[in-house]
Amino acid sequence: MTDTVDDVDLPYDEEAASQQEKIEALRERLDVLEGQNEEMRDKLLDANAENNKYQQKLERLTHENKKLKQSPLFVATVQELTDEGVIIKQHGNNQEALTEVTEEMRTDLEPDSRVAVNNSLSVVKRLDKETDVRARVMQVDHSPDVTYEDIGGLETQMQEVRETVEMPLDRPEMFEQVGIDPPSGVLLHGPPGTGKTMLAKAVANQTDATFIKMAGSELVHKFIGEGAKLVRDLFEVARENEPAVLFIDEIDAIASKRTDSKTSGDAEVQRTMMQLLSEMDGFEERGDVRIIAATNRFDMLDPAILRPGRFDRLIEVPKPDHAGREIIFKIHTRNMNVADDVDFVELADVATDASGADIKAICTEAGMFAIRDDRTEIYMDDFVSAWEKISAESTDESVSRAFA
Ligand SMILES: Nc1ncnc2c1ncn2[C@@H]1O[C@H](COP(=O)(O)OP(=O)(O)OP(=O)(O)O)[C@@H](O)[C@H]1O
Repeated sequence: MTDTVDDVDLPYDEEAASQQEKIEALRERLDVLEGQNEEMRDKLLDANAENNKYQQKLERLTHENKKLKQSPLFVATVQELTDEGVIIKQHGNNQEALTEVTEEMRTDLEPDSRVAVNNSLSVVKRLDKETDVRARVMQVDHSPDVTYEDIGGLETQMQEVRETVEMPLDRPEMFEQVGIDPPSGVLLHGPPGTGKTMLAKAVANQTDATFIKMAGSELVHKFIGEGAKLVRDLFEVARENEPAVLFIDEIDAIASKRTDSKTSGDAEVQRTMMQLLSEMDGFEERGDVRIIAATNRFDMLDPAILRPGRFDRLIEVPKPDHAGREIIFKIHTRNMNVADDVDFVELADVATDASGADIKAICTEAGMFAIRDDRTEIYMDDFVSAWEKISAESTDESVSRAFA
């Protein structure tokens, strides 16, 4: 390009060629150059056209990309980063898929990352660590207000829970001196509304521990694909809040006997349970975290969960007996304006099959009867009517459940 006239290789012999020959030669050279110029111009035009085409394609793709990011995206969790691509599992339908991601995006991903994927399952972006999922399944109570005095008719159960949960938190040296490991987990089992949650809350209160509750059913049914991760998160939250009482309600939802079905939902539950077992087996590192689980379906539990070192204290929390019912009536009427004719022994006689939760409901309902009657004092009749109403409602419920 920097050629000057001096450098140009002339198409004739400077000494020998006549003027005419020089002109001829130059004309020929000019023709060639013009031809080449023409050719170059054509190429330039082609390149320009090509450039325009790519420019348009770029604009279209940018637009599509923008649209893809705007249209609803699906949430998935990264399972594995492989040479062939990234394996993701979609939330909701629980299906796994192999998808490709850009190098740039790949460096940002790791197993368990939550990502947003588009219709064709391409990863569009990584989502922030989701603290609200934790919040939705976990209830963290730094100072639960239930005390042992609020619980009626469960003296032996209370004693056992205190020994297994309270002692290791309060006096760990006792176990060291005696030379035994403290029991790791306590499993409370019994019908609904008998005070299992109350026991766990009261022990957390007594030991100034944080009470962390999670329901097994929510884990596997609400957040499909996240169960195992949530179990890990749960133990992490417990460790962050030591001393803590970790209460896993409805543990049967994640730890029931395996059925033969091999559905993906089943595999998901299985994975969640495996994670729970492995967290429990890592007991040494759990420090000041005690685990209490509860179930209404003891018969359904997978024996793996009951192996020594896991839930090795099984405590039955039954419906209250006569004396228990009487105490529970007294507890729930402590702050009520009860008339002198109210006889708790007789109430305990009447409400034969009531659970603690039923008794609480009877007391509230009795108060409502008084209010409806424009009274501030609650009579024996109010309690009896309340029991009739509540037992009829629960019969209706069980009838409709049986026909559902
Ligand atoms: N033994 C009890 N003494 C006093 N109140 C009780 C007792 N059992 C249950 N209650 C009342 O019933 C309510 C529900 O009890 P709780 O949540 O502890 O039952 P649960 O056994 O955990 O039930 P579920 O299995 O349905 O989770 C309590 O808040 C309390 O008012």
